[in-house]
Amino acid sequence: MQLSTLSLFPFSVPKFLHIKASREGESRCYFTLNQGFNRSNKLSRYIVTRSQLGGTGILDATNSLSEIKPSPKFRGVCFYGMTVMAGVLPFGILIVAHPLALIFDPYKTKFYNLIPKLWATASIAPFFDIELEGLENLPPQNAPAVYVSNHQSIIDFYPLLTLGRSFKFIGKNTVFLYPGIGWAMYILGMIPVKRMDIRSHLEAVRRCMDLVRNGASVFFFPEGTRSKDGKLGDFKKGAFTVAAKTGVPVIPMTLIGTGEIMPAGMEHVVNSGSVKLIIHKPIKGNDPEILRLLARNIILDTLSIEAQKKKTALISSKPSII
Ligand SMILES: CCCCCCCCCCCCCCCC(=O)OC[C@@H](O)COP(=O)(O)O
Repeated sequence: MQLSTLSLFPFSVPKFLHIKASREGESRCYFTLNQGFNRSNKLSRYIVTRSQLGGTGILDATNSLSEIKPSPKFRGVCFYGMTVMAGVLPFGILIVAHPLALIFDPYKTKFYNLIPKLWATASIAPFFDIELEGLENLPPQNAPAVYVSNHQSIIDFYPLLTLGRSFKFIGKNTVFLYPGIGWAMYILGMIPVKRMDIRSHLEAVRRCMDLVRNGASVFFFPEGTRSKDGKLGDFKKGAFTVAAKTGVPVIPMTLIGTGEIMPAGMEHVVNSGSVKLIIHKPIKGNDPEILRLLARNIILDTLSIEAQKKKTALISSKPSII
């Protein structure tokens, strides 16, 4: 028997290592998740020959090396590498274009609207898919609106940026200090808010109203922080005050899946999975409290419907004995 292909597995253990490799009917080397490696001769613990595996007649035995799944931590490192690399050129363009945007389009900054979209798309494309639902509910590109969504992960803004809308995010003031991304947020005219500082909150609402009245759109995560357990938190009223006082619509959005890909507190991992972004019908009104409750209920209902769908899909995908 030839040792045709040697495999080294520094990250995760592929399924085909769970089987026995044998020669002339003799047990040589096998691995199980529960028992670890068992050796009965000199074969190295990290070496398995594919020619040996191919002849075992077990379904998994012919799995190709392409099925090796990198670990979430490794995917995390690749994700950050990708987003930094993809950001170099867009960041340069932003810096060059900034003075022109300030002169010709200081509020909407539509001038470099495409840049965040391209950057976000390139950053996430190798790692997860996005399913968009309700695109028809998006108001026209140049119609000002207040966008709100649930918040589960620091990667939430990537799917949102792929919509190619020039909304200004309202962000924690410390986020603006992050190299690259924070500076880009500052250049793009996004709005910092200092936690537990009522003056900063009022100033942010004032700035948002100014932007909206000048034709720009703003984006709030009205929970104000990421959900740690996937449950939707209470909504703060700032976003809805802006909409009620300026008369622009609120566009609620539900983000599903980001919390599983990069959970809050686990920013070093990128799990596999997919993201769904649902854009709901605009809601309008002059009572911020009603808008707040309505938007939260829409998102809450959607989260529970989607969770139920996922559960049903999981149950029906399980093999059953007839
Ligand atoms: C490099 C060129 C790229 C140009 C595009 C840059 C656009 C970046 C948009 C980023 C938007 C970020 C919005 C942040 C909102 C925010 O600040 O949410 C707070 C949470 O997360 C953290 O709160 P917590 O869960 O309490 O830690």
